[in-house]
Amino acid sequence: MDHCLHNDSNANSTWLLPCFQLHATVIPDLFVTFISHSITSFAVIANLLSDLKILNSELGRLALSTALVSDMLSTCMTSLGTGIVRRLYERQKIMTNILSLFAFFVLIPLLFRPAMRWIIRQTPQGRPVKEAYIYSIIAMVLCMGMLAILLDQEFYLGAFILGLAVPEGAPLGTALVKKLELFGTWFLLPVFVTTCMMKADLSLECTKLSIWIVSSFVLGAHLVKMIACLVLALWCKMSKKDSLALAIILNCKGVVEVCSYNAMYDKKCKLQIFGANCMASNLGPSSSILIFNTLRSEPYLTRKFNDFPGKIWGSRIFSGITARKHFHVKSSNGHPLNAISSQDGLPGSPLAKEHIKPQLVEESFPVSGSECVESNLSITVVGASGDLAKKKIFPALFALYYEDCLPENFIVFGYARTKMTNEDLRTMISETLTCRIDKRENCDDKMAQFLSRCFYHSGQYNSEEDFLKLDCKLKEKEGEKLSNRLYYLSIPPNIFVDVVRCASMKASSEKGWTRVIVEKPFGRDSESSSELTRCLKQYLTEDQIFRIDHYLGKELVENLSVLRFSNLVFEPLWSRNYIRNVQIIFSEDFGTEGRGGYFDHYGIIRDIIQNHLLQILALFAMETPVSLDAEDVRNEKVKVLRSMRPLRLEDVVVGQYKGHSKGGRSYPGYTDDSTVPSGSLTPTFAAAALFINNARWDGVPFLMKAGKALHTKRAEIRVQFRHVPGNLYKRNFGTDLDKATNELVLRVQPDEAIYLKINNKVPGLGMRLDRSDLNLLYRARYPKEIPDAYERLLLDAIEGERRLFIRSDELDAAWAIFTPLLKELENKKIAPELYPYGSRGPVGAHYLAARHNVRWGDLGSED
Ligand SMILES: NC(=O)C1=CN([C@@H]2O[C@H](COP(=O)(O)OP(=O)(O)OC[C@H]3O[C@@H](n4cnc5c(N)ncnc54)[C@H](OP(=O)(O)O)[C@@H]3O)[C@@H](O)[C@H]2O)C=CC1
Ligand SMILES: O=C1O[C@H](COP(=O)(O)O)[C@@H](O)[C@H](O)[C@H]1O
Repeated sequence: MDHCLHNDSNANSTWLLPCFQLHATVIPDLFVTFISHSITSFAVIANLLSDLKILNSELGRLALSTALVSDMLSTCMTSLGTGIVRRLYERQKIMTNILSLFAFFVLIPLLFRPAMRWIIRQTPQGRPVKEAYIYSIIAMVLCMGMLAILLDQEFYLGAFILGLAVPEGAPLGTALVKKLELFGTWFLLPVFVTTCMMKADLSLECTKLSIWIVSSFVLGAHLVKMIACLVLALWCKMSKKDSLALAIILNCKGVVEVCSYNAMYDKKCKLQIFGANCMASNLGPSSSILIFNTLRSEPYLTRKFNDFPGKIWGSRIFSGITARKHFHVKSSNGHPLNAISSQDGLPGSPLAKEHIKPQLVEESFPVSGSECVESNLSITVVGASGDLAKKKIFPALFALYYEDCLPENFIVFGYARTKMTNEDLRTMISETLTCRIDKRENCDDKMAQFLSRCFYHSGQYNSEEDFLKLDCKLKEKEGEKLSNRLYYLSIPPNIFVDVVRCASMKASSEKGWTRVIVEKPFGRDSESSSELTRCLKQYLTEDQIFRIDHYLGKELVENLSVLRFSNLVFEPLWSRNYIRNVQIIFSEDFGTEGRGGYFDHYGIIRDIIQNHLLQILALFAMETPVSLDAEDVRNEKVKVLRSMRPLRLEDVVVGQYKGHSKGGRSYPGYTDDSTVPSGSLTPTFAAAALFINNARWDGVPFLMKAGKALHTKRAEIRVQFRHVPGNLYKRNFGTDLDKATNELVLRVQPDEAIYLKINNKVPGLGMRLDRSDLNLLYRARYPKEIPDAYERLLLDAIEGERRLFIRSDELDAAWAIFTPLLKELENKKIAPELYPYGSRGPVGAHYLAARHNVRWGDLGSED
């Protein structure tokens, strides 16, 4: 029997194509193959883009929207088309078909989207969505499947559209994905694919002839689609390479397609070429991933295709990834562990030599704005004349530019009241720009190129008119391109809301995103912080607000989680069972010089402890997050903060530095600063003992110490472990057992290092013990300069990665710990203990530690 014949076919109906031994009933199947391979599947494209990690690139977004529109149209057309062509339906049935399509495409989003939003509103921020809601939605997905079958539509149609109605991200989208992913992807999908392939009787398609015919129909369909995509993209003035990339992506078929073939096979069509279709579908994404990843990672091809696929995503994604390989700093994807390659960036590594061709600077904007999907990034530094902008923000932006981490089309605007020209701004910031020590080449050119993209606009912070003028200037530079706008509020907090109001009303992006980085302090206490959040949220959504704490961008603070969660030797020790106390220490060897006015209003607790040190504590003590996604990490941080008991007066020591003369030089006291009111009681030093009331940390003191005008500049985390029970070598340590306990130190700055103090035997006869450091000194291990915290955070904000920014509920929890104490200190007018400028701080800090059986680790002679 000819295997290519239908098993159940009537032998009389056998119709042989001239010369081809192919059964006539296969012909409609071939058309079905042709049509189904011409259709673009949204789900497949979405998964493919996500695997390629370009979902959020311009190209990714374009491909995704194209796939969505195409998928919807083709679903309608094939549904109606098959009905009409096959004359299976009477007129009434065609009407039912049209109405059911309308119901699916219009009514589901109209009804369910608001319902989903309602569920989100019912969910307190940072809390998970109630299980009852999740299960109701899952039940609804199943109902939709049944409804679709009843209405004679594809069974997945309702569920697919319901999926589109779910608002993306946390809390609902993420929760649903989590619930469904395990069951769907790891159980149902493999079972489904296996059963499908078991149904496929490849022997029916086994003749050479049938294989050739099926393959040419499949290839033909893809060729037509490829040409159509290319022509349309080129017509839209996309570059050739971008058009090609888009066409390859849109041509992918995947496992989801197998659903349709399976449905056709089961229902009516008895597709004889079912197996061939299934296989052709699965080959698409794998080969695309292969092509793209080869192009991205192969050094030769990287040079050859260094702008592949060109301007659309070249700067944002492609060079970003390459830059990531250079010094693996971009943890913005939330998966830094994936990026680890211990040798990346070390001398001799091929990646260290790999460079993306520097982008040429376009002095004049707009750049012949013809590329219809090209986007622009406009960064406006509000408070550009200030200290932080000069010292940190502009240099960080330049460093990102220098490392090719900024999109090709970016501009930087400075905004402040001070009257300045573009040239004045450029002169001002050029004084603080530096090139990386390990990468000096083209430094001057790069600076000149960067400066040519910097502009200035002078205006009042509360003037909508001035922001409207800024908007005009921005538009003039941005041209026709889609523009994303990032505002950095480097200004005193009392004008945050004015600026946000004016910027959001008059100068936010019309088509792209608008994000605002807000500098600390976020209020002075719980009430003012909530009020600030409330006011900001009148103009911005939480997703647009990026509350920055630059300590979260520091290399060692980022490494804290890596150290803990990816080393078996540490995680099991990370609890009250082995850790005796944790110390988080910050000291500066200078006073409030120049910032006394600001500082006096806040004091050291609000300036350093409530934010920088507490953030480190939260990262240190949190439970293992579900994933490295921003919401998962921030959820865990909030839990720790909410488990902490509010600080009491007896848990705190406050100090203030006083004038001091040393070596013929005199150092001013805090109140000698002309911007500080005389007799001020504002603490410039504070030490505190904090406790976390949960199972992991019950009873473990977390000691914090922060001070200005101390003997040294340092920030570190010290973890002191318990004594070894029944230590065999006890007598070799003398009476001071504390000296024999292990201590893990993460030196955040300066001279980043992680070292573990251990006990070892001094070599030689006899048994003398010594203490040594197992030392990871960054400067010795990694010759590359470590990027500044502001670089990482700015890049994250540009990429929309929120993991290192503070969510509003985190902020509330943080203020709840400190507000009662701060009020008590102020109400009772507690006088700070004076300590000399350049000393180790007030002795009260030692008594505080001693009360909790702790000795400050930074004062040991070994350090
Ligand atoms: N400097 C630092 O090291 C750090 C600063 N921060 C925070 O960053 C923000 C900016 O810091 P920094 O640059 O030091 O601040 P500045 O005091 O230098 O202020 C920045 C700019 O804001 C404008 N400005 C200052 N005071 C007022 C006022 N009362 N009313 C209106 N405008 C004013 C000035 O510009 P113009 O007069 O031209 O309009 C000034 O150049 C602050 O919120 C600060 O707390 C956070 C961490 C570290
Ligand atoms: O936020 C602040 O931080 C700086 C210290 O930052 P660092 O990165 O230099 O350690 C501090 O001087 C300032 O008072 C405070 O507002």
